[in-house]
Amino acid sequence: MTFQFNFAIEDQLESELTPLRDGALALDSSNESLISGSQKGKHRDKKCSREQFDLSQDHLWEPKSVGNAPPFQDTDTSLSSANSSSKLEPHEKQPCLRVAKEHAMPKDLKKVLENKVIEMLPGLQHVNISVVKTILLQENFPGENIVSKSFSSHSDLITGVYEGGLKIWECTFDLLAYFTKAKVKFAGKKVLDLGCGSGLLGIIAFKGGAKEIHFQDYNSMVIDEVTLPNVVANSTLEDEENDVNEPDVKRCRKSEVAQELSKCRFFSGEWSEFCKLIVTSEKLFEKYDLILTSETIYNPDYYGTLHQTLCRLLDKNGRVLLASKAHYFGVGGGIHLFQQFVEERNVFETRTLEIIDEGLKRFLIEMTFKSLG
Ligand SMILES: C[S@@+](CC[C@H](N)C(=O)[O-])C[C@H]1O[C@@H](n2cnc3c(N)ncnc32)[C@H](O)[C@@H]1O
Repeated sequence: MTFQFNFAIEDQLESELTPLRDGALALDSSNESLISGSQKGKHRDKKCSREQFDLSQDHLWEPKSVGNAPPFQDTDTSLSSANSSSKLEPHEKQPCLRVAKEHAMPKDLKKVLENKVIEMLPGLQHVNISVVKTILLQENFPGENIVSKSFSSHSDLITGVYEGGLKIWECTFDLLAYFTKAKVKFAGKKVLDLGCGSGLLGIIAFKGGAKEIHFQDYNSMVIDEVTLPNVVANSTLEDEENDVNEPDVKRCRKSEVAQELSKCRFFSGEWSEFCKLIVTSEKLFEKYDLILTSETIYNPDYYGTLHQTLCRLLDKNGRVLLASKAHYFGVGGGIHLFQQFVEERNVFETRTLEIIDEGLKRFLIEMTFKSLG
C-alpha cells in the first residue's frame, strides 16, 4: 500500500543537509558540488601500462586490497578499526572493503512498496527519498544506520560508510536525457548500473528490453529501501493488478511480472568486493555490454578500484557511459583528473559525448577498450 504525506518533509530535510563542517564531505544544495575541509584528492594508484592488463586473462586481475582492514560486515559495528577511529579526518581514512552481497527480490512485491510515496518523472516512477529517510530515522532501522549518520555529520557522503546513494544526483538526469537524445539501445544487452543509488539508469535499460540488468550500490540500505522499490514501481505490477479481478488471471500475471523482474539482480558492497562476488556467482560469467555510471568519480582514492572494475567487467566490445561534474570541490575528483588517470593506464579510450555547461559544468563520456592492434 502506498500513502501520501500532506506536509513538506523535503524542505525540512534539504535544509538540514547544507551546513559544512571541517573535514566532512558535505553537499551544497545550491550547486550539488561536494565540499570538504581539506581533501586534497591525490590518487594513490601507480601508473600501469596497457601491457600489464591482459584483458583476456581475467585470473591475472587481483582486486586491490586496501590497508589491513578486515572486510566489513553489513552492520554498523562492522566498520574497520581504521575507519572507526574518531581521530581520522575522512580524507585520511583508508578506503574500506565493505563486503558485497546479493539482495534477493522479495516474494511479496506489494510489500516492497509499502510505506513508499511514488513520484513521477517522464516515463519513470521513483520513491520519494525524503519520505524513505524520514521513516528510516523514525524506525531506528537496524543495520547500516546511514541516514542518521548522514544527518549528524551534515553530509551526503561519509567516506567508506555512506557513498551518497540516498539521493538522485544531477548527472543521472543528464544521462537519462542523453539516452533519449542518442536513442541508446538496450534491447538484448547485459547492463550494469554501477553506483546505482536510485537505479534510474538501470530501470530505463530494464524498460528498454535489456536482457539482464544488474544494480550495484555501496550501501545495502540504499538497495533495499530505494533501488529495489524503484524497480518494482516500474514493473508492470501496478497496472496489471488494477485491471483484473479473476484470481487465476491475477496469479498468472503476477508470475509474468516475477519473470520480468528476474532479469534484475541487486548487489551492495565496495567495487572490488562486488567484482569478486559477481564473477564467482555465475558459472561462466558473461561480461556487461553496457556499464552506466553517474557521479561515481568524485573521490580520486577510488579511481584504481573503479578502473579495475571496469576492466574486469566490461565486455571487449562493450562501452561505459559515464556522467560526472567537471570538478568535485573539496573531494578533489572530477572528469579531467579521471580522464588523465584512464589515459595513463592506457586500457580505455574516452570520448566526450556531451558537455552540459549550465550551472556546474557536467560531462558525459564514453569509455571503450583500446583496440589491441
Ligand atoms: C554520489 S552517488 C551517485 C548515485 C547515483 N549514481 C546518482 O547519480 O544518483 C555515488 C554512488 O557510487 C557508489 N560508490 C561510490 N564509491 C564506491 C565504492 N568505492 N564502492 C562501491 N560503490 C561506490 C555509491 O554506492 C553511490 O551510490
